[in-house]
Amino acid sequence: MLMVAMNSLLLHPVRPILSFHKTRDSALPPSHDILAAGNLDDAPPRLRGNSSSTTSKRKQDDYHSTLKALNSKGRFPRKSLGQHYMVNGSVNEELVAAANVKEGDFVLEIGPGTGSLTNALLEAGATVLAIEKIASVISKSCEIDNVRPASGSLYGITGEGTLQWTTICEAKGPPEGNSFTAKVVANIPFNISTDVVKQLLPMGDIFSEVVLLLQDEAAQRFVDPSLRSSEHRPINVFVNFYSDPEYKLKVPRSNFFPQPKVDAAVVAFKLKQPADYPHVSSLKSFFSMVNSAFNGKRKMLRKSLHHICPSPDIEAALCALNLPPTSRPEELTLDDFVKLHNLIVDS
Ligand SMILES: C[S@@+](CC[C@H](N)C(=O)[O-])C[C@H]1O[C@@H](n2cnc3c(N)ncnc32)[C@H](O)[C@@H]1O
Repeated sequence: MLMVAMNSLLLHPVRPILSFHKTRDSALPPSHDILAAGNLDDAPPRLRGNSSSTTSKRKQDDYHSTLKALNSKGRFPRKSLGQHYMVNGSVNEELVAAANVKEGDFVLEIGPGTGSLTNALLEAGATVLAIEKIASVISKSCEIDNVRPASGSLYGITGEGTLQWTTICEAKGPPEGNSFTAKVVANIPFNISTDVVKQLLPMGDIFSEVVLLLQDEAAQRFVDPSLRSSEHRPINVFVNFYSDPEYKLKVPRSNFFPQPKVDAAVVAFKLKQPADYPHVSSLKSFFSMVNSAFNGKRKMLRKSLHHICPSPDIEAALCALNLPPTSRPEELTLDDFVKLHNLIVDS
């Protein structure tokens, strides 16, 4: 049977934490058992075609099961919560494959919604801890067998608090030796992607991979910032400090219901273990220096960082790194920033 842990949190009672386990004696309802029930006014787009009739049927079923789940709740997707549901099962499979999810893995899913990605994760053999802001959208297609309390230490995945290690421990059970790593796979609302990235990437001691379906433009920005362009920002230094990001594939907007105004993309962030982070004496002072450097967008570093040390010392440090004394922040790589920090802050 599927095991589900549901928690009413102390401060945010509408935020359930669900932990799904697939066991041998019970399979998920096969998607073709779910009847079509699409009478929502806002008709979704046609799914992208595929030559295989089986795949095409499965895609239709993903579309129908999502509509059915929404209809059974009498709910329309809420734009403010980024509720654009995935109606193409192949994309869910791509997300699962990008994280290399296999039997026995423990996966955190943010925003399970109607549960189509949750089902794909379970089919791959994972145990899933699913955090959903709106309990009422969760699909009935996932059988609820057991209700288990969790601690009240999780206030929310974004904005409102911090995802606590203890919460994941409680859901996952005790560590097995040193291999206590989990993965994150999620189709998150586009408007919380930066918050989610900022919160999860420094958790390399917990998560080995974070695979997210993001707005395409944000995905490209996270993964491929061109030096010397206005796209190079502190978030790129942050992403590369904590992870090796990879842009996996573009997901056209037609694969969602309702259709968003923009395309999406799958990004896999392979998290670095803390021991592999670039060496800086203080994370706080490093990221504070990076933020200051970018604060004066067009300013040269010798000006924007002169509150840290005198301009001539910054010029000397840049020269020692074979960089022009007139360097601007968008011209420095992560490695340059680390070396600059260590020269001007630590010496
Ligand atoms: C883009 S939909 C994806 C739903 C489903 N995973 C899918 O692929 O069809 C995002 C989901 O995240 C939920 N959500 C929005 N804000 C959230 C938050 N701060 N924490 C957790 N879930 C959130 C929404 O209610 C919605 O179910």
